[in-house]
Amino acid sequence: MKTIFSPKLNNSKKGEVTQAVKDAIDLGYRHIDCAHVYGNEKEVGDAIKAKITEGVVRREDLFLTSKLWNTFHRPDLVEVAIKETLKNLGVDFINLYLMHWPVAYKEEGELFPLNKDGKPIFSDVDYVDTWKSMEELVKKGFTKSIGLSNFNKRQIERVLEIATIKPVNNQIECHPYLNQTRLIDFCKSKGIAVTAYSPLGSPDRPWAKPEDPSLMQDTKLKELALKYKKTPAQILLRYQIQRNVITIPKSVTKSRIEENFNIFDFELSMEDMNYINTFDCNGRFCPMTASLGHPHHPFENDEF
Ligand SMILES: NC(=O)C1=CN([C@@H]2O[C@H](COP(=O)(O)OP(=O)(O)OC[C@H]3O[C@@H](n4cnc5c(N)ncnc54)[C@H](OP(=O)(O)O)[C@@H]3O)[C@@H](O)[C@H]2O)C=CC1
Ligand SMILES: O=C1CO[C@H](CO)[C@@H](O)[C@@H]1O
Repeated sequence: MKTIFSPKLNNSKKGEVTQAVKDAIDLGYRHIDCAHVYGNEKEVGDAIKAKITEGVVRREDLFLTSKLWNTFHRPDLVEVAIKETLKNLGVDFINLYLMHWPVAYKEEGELFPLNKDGKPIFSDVDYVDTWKSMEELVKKGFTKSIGLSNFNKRQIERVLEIATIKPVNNQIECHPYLNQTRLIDFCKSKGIAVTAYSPLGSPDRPWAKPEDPSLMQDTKLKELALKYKKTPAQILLRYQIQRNVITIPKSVTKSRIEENFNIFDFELSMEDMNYINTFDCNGRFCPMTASLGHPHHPFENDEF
């Protein structure tokens, strides 16, 4: 499952994201996962504003997450970054702010500063220094809590060593091909909740190759879907919920947004949960290959 780095992240059409967030809120979703780098926080904010104005939800009903991008790791840029996110989302505070990756890129300018070989230009800011600055955001009320994303065990330990405000969450790629059992167990032992991203295997990732395996087309998974009279997507999401892992499926299709919410009326047996755990093949759909060589690359030198 080889991959390439692609700055083309927001592949939704104009207006699609606003509509999807409106549909999701109408259907009962309350947790919205955002990031500055997705380039659509304004569109998400428009949907939130509309639904609050309509009286469908209040701000306090929503759990808004966003993420500090790699070009804003320098301590003096952290507050600049969250203020931009708050402005785009149209809110005074968010509930959770994550450091998107442990790797820092050259500050300011392009979100993907590239050298002449098309490789990201790294910065030597250490994520522990960034973390100290993120703690200030909690003290100033810009975010209720702070956390990590794409951090490995050793990197989490380094943050815990210096933290006065502990990370509450680590958002990581997680699905049956990469079930992350060891990292989840470690996070749980430290009181850190885990969020599973790309829970459906991220079929619309811009760097997908035709020869890559498709998680939702997996024969064993499809058999389970038939057995439970559910869809493969619903089995994948239910799997995470039952192991106490938060999950954030992406869809801009109303019928799928609804389908992905309808997972609270059935239960996978313990035997089937264990069976799904056997699908693991260290299959990473989001390996950040182009940042290989960065001293803080999370997947290059550590097993988990
Ligand atoms: N912290 C990080 O570094 C990362 C975080 N994330 C977060 O995780 C979220 C989800 O991950 P993502 O990589 O998008 O991948 P997902 O695994 O959520 O897959 C999304 C894809 O699955 C399709 N899909 C959704 N529901 C269904 C369904 N019921 N049946 C069939 N197809 C379906 C969507 O299509 P369509 O939209 O056309 O309906 C889209 O193509 C992201 O939106 C982002 O918030 C993702 C990657 C990295
Ligand atoms: O959330 C994300 C979506 O994909 C990007 C490309 O690798 C990632 O950088 C990012 O973590």
